[in-house]
Amino acid sequence: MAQKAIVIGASGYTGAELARILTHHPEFELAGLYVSTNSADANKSISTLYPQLKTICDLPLQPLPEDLTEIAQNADLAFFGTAHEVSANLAPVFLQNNCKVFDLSGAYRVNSESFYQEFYGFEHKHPELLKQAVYGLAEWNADKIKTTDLVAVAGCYPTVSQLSLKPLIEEGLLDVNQLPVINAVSGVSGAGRKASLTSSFCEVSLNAYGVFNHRHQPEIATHLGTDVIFTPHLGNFKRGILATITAKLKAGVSDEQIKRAYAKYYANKPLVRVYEQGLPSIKAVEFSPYCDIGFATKNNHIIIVGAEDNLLKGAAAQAVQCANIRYGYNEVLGLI
Ligand SMILES: NC(=O)C1=CN([C@@H]2O[C@H](COP(=O)(O)OP(=O)(O)OC[C@H]3O[C@@H](n4cnc5c(N)ncnc54)[C@H](OP(=O)(O)O)[C@@H]3O)[C@@H](O)[C@H]2O)C=CC1
Ligand SMILES: CC(=O)N[C@@H](CCC(=O)OP(=O)(O)O)C(=O)O
Repeated sequence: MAQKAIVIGASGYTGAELARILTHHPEFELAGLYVSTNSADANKSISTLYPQLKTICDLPLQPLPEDLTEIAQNADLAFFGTAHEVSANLAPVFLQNNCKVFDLSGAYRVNSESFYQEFYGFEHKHPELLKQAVYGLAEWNADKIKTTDLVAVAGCYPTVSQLSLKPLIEEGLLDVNQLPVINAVSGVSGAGRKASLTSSFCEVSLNAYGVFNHRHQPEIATHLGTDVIFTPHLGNFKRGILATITAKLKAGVSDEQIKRAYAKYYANKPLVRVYEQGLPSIKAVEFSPYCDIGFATKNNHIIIVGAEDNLLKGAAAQAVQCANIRYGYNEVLGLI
């Protein structure tokens, strides 16, 4: 029997991607779409907001009631495409009612109470769940994902950054005395659907932001186990992230060793495509669940270029990939 999946925050960009993926998923049945209690979109069909879903998914966006018990009891798994603090407060009632949680926000990604005050600006009300949450970087944490009921899906920039760097760090190929430098450009959908001045059409250009203080720097450094310099940029396109990462190699490391390192970790990982030649672009990954990686070396330095669709491998597709892993399905089920 199909597992009943619901999406909370379904009117948002990642929520709509989840609705689309789950509609086609052969094992998960999309059993409900939810928005906030007083949402301006309450009771509208999702396809009135996203016409590309017309006839594919026309389910209504139901406002959440105050008591979530019944919704939690009737679902096997819930995806949260909600803001960090909203997700932090939603998780307990779902877990208490035996509903598995796949949270796309940052609410459970780092096991440290003070981290949330410092980088997210709110006090975490459920620190006990931080210990229980598993970081949903699917290619690296499958064993732990298989046994948890709370997956904190990795962030968009952290996913492409870590997938690019981790094999080289694990194999000891980098000279970590020189911090890896990650420069990444994101499309505007990374900021979510809600209108804001910085994401409005006439304001968007190409600019760095969050310099030395973006919350994804500590997320990347924590899970990578090494410090990094991370600078995000906002570009004038809708979706996709391109990360250009510069790092120093240990003396004598060859291209062959680097290729072997990537092959060791990703040869059997269908959603990470490592290029034999050339470098990826956003064009190669937009609207797809892949993270593409290419590299070039010179004078003991490596430049790695990683690309993903922020709404898919950086969010909704990786969330479903984690759910597939949790239920023991092929990790790409419903994704490619
Ligand atoms: N956009 C991206 O590229 C990525 C986003 N993420 C994370 O995923 C989460 C969702 O992002 P995104 O889809 O961009 O966000 P959006 O702003 O596009 O959507 C947010 C959704 O949450 C709903 N919502 C707001 N308040 C509540 C509430 N109290 N209870 C239930 N639903 C609520 C909104 O609907 P309404 O206000 O009408 O209720 C809307 O459906 C965020 O935590 C984000 O950080 C992660 C990786 C990538
Ligand atoms: C372009 C843009 O604004 N991007 C967002 C990151 C995307 C996101 O939602 O962050 P998580 O992956 O942590 O959930 C930002 O910089 O805050």
